[in-house]
Amino acid sequence: MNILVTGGAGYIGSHTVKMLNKMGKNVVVYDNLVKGHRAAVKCPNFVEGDIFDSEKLEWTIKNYNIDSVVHFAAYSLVGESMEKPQMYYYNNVQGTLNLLDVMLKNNVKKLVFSSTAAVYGEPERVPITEDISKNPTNVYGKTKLIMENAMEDYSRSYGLKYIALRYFNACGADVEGDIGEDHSPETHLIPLVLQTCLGKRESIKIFGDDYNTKDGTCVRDYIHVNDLAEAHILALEALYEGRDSNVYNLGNGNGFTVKEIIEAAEEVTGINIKKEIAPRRAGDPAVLIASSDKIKRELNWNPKFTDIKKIIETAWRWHKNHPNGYGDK
Ligand SMILES: NC(=O)c1ccc[n+]([C@@H]2O[C@H](COP(=O)([O-])OP(=O)(O)OC[C@H]3O[C@@H](n4cnc5c(N)ncnc54)[C@H](O)[C@@H]3O)[C@@H](O)[C@H]2O)c1
Ligand SMILES: O=c1ccn([C@@H]2O[C@H](COP(=O)(O)OP(=O)(O)O[C@H]3O[C@H](CO)[C@@H](O)[C@H](O)[C@H]3O)[C@@H](O)[C@H]2O)c(=O)[nH]1
Repeated sequence: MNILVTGGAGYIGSHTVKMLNKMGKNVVVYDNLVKGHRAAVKCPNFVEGDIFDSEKLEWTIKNYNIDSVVHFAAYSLVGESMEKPQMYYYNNVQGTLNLLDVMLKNNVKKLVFSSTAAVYGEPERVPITEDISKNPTNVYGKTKLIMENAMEDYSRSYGLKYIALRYFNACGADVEGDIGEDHSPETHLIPLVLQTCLGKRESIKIFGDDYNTKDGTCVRDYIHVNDLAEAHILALEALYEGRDSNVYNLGNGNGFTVKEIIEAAEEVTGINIKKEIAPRRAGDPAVLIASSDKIKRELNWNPKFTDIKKIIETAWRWHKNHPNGYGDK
């Protein structure tokens, strides 16, 4: 396996790269560092490049004899995607189409793709299985669904073999403590809550408490980043075994409200967190909970972090020891 990881300097990418490298796989990270961090790359091979730079991509594929790609590089913020749709369609759709062009030109036909729970929109039922209808409520989810559809067509016409992994809410940090979540600006709930515990923020805003949920706040399914990393490795192995293209959800199957996450963080840290009720954030579905039975059954995926407090503990360790993240942004 010679694996190109786009976006491998980012949050989920860096955890996957670290795990692949530990397993002795040949990995090359390709990232423009717009959001990612050089210090997060825990493998010897790094190319600073953009997925729009066809020449550099082609050089990387040839130079490292690449035969598969794990494609994390994208923009991924629900709220931002509603304000800046152009930026999202450009990077996530046009950028990925460019990557696919270069891959096909160089006969690289195995791809693991970062998709998202956001493709479902307001789900017709929970837990969400892969087959329910997809009606994304935000631009970000639409860009990922467009690419899933394109890959399906490319698979049929050009022999592309892909596995799209629809992650629910990624969280936590590697237990060794050397990599973790560092987005700038940070917009994700758990790191914001923990930054509030560290005194880096006054309070945590709860976006809407009038949803039709048990306490009025949005419900999400939080999945540890290393459990996601393991799923990428299983997906790669499946592609190398010659399995067909497929799509899988990745979540824990448990839903937590925003208020429950804040309470869990208070218990883990022992710190009282100041909360404010704020308006709803555009594009947010009320409830997203995964059924991950399909990937458990077909690829033997078995998430290890099933307790939300244990997950938050791993994130807390990272944030306490790295209050300024990687310190490069
Ligand atoms: N974080 C989540 O909860 C979550 C959930 C579902 C899906 N996803 C998807 O997983 C992937 C990774 O998410 P993340 O949270 O690690 O994000 P991230 O922003 O930390 O990582 C993305 C990486 O891609 C790089 N990148 C972006 N555009 C690029 C370009 N044009 N060329 C080269 N590199 C580029 C960035 O510099 C960054 O290092 C994304 O595709 C995202 O849509 C994330
Ligand atoms: O300051 C904050 C930040 C978030 N939230 C809420 O907390 C929940 C989780 O929000 P966030 O951590 O921003 O994640 P999501 O918007 O759910 O999106 C994440 O999870 C999706 C899958 O479910 C992925 O596709 C996205 O890439 C990833 O950013 C949502 O209900 C938010 O409205 C707050 O109330 N206050």
